[in-house]
Amino acid sequence: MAIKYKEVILPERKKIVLIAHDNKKKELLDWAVLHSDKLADHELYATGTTGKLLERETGFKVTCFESGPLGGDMQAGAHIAEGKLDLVLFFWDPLAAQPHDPDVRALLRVAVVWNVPLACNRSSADFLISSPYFSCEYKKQITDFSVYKGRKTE
Ligand SMILES: O=C(CO)COP(=O)(O)O
Repeated sequence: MAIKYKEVILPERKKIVLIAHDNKKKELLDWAVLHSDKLADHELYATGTTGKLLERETGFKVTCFESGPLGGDMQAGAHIAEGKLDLVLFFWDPLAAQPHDPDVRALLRVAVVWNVPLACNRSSADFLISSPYFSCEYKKQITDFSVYKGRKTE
């Protein structure tokens, strides 16, 4: 069966979530400070500790979810499923086991399901922030799940 798509508009002013594991926090904070002029045009969200540090370092108002291990990744994932986040910057640590690894994977997975722009390291974040779409409206295609939702289960 052919996959159908539908269009979703990402607005100029985007809802961006920033998340970093402990060993990656400095990298994300340095990046955010470097790009604060561009980030200032958007609405920022973060997991608890990342958000507190971001507010301190940049002076931006950040809407904070719970800390990641306490459910913050799941809150971010739920926001994505509800179409309430437009872009994810998640510097996860490939060299440290996380107690909440299932939550981390669920967040990364749901971002892919909804075709959300997702950067997991600094160079990808550089590519995203230097894209013209970062500060303009962007029409993204998402899979039209109406067929999936309408499937017969018996
Ligand atoms: O653990 C995290 C993401 O998986 C980040 O959580 P904090 O920002 O609360 O440290």
